[in-house]
Amino acid sequence: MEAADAPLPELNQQRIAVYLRLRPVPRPSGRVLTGAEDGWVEFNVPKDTSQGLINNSRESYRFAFDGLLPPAAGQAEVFERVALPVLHSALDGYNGTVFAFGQTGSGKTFTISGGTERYADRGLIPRALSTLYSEAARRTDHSWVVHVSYMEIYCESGFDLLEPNREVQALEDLPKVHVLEDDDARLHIRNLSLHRCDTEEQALNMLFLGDTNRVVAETPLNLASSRSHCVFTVHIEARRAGEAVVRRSKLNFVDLAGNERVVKTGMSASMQLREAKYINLSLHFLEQVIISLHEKRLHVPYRNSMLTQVLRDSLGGNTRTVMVAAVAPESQHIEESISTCRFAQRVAMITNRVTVNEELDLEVVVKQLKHENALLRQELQLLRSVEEGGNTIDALVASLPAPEGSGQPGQGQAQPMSEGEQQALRRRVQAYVDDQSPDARLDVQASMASIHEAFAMLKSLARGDGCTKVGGSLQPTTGNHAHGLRQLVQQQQHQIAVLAGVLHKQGHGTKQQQQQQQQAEGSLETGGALPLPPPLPPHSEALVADQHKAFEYFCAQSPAHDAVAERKAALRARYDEAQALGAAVNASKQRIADLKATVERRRLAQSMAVLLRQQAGAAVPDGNEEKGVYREACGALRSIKAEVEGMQAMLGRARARLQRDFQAWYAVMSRCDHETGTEGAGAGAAGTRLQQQQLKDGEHLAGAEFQQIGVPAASLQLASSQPKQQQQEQQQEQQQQRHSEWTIAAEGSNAGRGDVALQPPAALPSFSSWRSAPALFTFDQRGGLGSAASSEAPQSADVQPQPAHKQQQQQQQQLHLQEGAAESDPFAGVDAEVLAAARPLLTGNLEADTDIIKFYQARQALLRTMR
Ligand SMILES: Nc1ncnc2c1ncn2[C@@H]1O[C@H](COP(=O)(O)OP(=O)(O)OP(=O)(O)O)[C@@H](O)[C@H]1O
Repeated sequence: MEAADAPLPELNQQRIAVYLRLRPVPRPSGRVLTGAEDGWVEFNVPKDTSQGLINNSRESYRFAFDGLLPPAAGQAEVFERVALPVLHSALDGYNGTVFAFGQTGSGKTFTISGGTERYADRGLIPRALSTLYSEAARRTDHSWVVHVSYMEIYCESGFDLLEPNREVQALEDLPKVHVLEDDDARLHIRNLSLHRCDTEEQALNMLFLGDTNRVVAETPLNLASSRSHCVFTVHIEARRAGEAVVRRSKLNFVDLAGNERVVKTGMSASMQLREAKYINLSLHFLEQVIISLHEKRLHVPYRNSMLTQVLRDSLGGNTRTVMVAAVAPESQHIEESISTCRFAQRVAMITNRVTVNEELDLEVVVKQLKHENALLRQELQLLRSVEEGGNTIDALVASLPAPEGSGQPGQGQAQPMSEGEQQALRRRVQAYVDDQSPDARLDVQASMASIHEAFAMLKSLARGDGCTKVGGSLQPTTGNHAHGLRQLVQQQQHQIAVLAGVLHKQGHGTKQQQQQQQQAEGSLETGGALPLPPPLPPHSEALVADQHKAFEYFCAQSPAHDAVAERKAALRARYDEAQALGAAVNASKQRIADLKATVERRRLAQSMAVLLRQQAGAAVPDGNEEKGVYREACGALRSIKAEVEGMQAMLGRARARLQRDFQAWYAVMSRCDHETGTEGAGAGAAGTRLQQQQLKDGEHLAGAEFQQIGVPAASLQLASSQPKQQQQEQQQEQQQQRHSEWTIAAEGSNAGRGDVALQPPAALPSFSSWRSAPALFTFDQRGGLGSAASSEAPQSADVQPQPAHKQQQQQQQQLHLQEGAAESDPFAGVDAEVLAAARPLLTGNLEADTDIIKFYQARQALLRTMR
């Protein structure tokens, strides 16, 4: 069994337990042998032949430990074997120290604080904190207070690492800590802050803060982790409930400096010397202390260094101490490893006297004594009263002095408790019940009345009576029935008033209910309209003791109860009514939902039937008006289409005939001209020549165009005989004229676009001419064909038509000037869909084309409606 796990020996003498931890290294030396189970390590060092073949140097060094932690040992195992027993002792009131000693880089910091890369690498401190708080939570018979402190010792100066309010950039930024010794040789660490941590999280935050400050303060001149010592201390205070004894223990985790790398760092020679001196000195003094303790010398040189002062209790004092000797089992470190093990062997010889740190908390003792004194005084007062007034409780009650501060006379008749006294007592009882402390006392002030009252209150609480705790505070009980019941009735009345108000708002309130409401409101407002509570019957103690019975009695006696019953009945009736109405509404809602579903189903069925009939080729019965209109329109379209086609055929025939006639005429004329010669041509021949010449001048009118236009030759003559400029002017004039021809006939002063009807000119232009006309055809609001005024078109209703003869003249001219002038589309305003459908049928006859457009617009409107 390991020394650390052994029960505390007699007189609590305990040897410092020493563990060897081997750090995992890439190339472990074969010269380092270990016996993990037995806890030994052996270093085999070959003789140095340079000093001669014959020398007495040892080749093998073997050391025994309380336990050996091999490279494979995880942090959890190290904690359980090394620190957990010490922590349990600390919780029991014993001081504890775990310190790591070893060469630089051997794993001291890793053991004490842990690695930073993985959660599993948490070291002894965070694991100890975690266990501490969980253990404290488990040991509920004690109350626990935990403080932490964290200090660093560097070059014989102490620094407080837990400085939350300062920005730390160098070690000097941290508060300096001093170690002092009082006359009783007790150590005091001055200026070291203690931080209360009620949770594990708070404690870990402190550890993190200290570690951060330690790293931040680290400079090339101060590689803190290597050349400074750090002490993290957990101060534990445990107090058993109701006891004045307090146990205070300290648990130290010490990460000592290494001393090997001083010469290897890039610091100045003077600094190296100073550091090496301090570190070596402090470690040297540590060793001196250990040797002194080992040899049981009378004087132990603790005062030689700050480190040994701080560790005084841990080394030979009242502390359960464990040391972890850390070594890196590599060939190049064998010498230092042997040195570490030698140091550990000496430490292992030190015996500490460990006692539990229990002390009386004087503050608590004084408090307890004062309380005891008060109780005794009360008891005395009570006994005196009994002696003076007789032996019966009635006499006692009659003779008891009034409670302090009540202002009542101390002797004479028994006084009932006033409202103020009852409230004061209620508060005390409430505080007593709420106080979690086992030391809590209820002071009833030696009055029988208050004792009775307090007991009644407690009883009610214990029974869980609803009326005793309202809104989290204690309410009056048996000693104050009237008050409690009055409040109860008031509450009910208030509820009734609110409900009656709701019903009234809904228009269902009857006159009687309104009166009731008014009464209730009135009584609430006045707060005193209720009848007084009935008097108590003789021998009322039993009644008073049982609150339920008391309430029944009160109800039976009180007229207020009848009023409550009546209102309850009225309310019940309204509730029933409301319930019935609610049910009716729900039923109606359900019926509507059913009907909707039925209608939906039928519509679906109808749609399906129509679809099926359509698929089967059957005639779909047409029941609605729109469909009729559509059919009619379709018929009309068909007939119009036929008519248009007929007209187009006629037109074609007429054109062909015209062309044929023209050619015949032209041939005759040409022949005549040729046969008769120039002299004898006369006026007719000259005219013909002139015409031909003019035709040549006109150029743009070829024979084929005549066919297309289908106009008489006379007209052609007229058109082509005009000079170009004149033609253009004429075209412009005609265009303007057309605007006025398609005038707007206002149907009233308020005529809007939807009320405008298009009036065609007296004589229709050709198809190409009205293609170029600016008047646009649109579908007006009534579904008729309207005129959408273009930018050029007159928009006011006062535009008057041209005189008829002028119109006619211009129309005739217009007929012959169309093709070259007409470029814009007169259908630009007509719906594209309508135009696309109608365009193949357009004839050039405005009347016919207007009808066609109208039809297609009507058809489109109809289709839209049907969609
Ligand atoms: N048991 C271990 N397992 C894994 N890594 C370890 C172990 N021991 C030490 N190390 C690693 O070795 C390196 C040096 O360890 P550490 O800093 O603890 O040494 P140290 O003895 O505290 O050195 P110093 O005296 O310079 O502070 C660290 O990176 C650490 O993570």
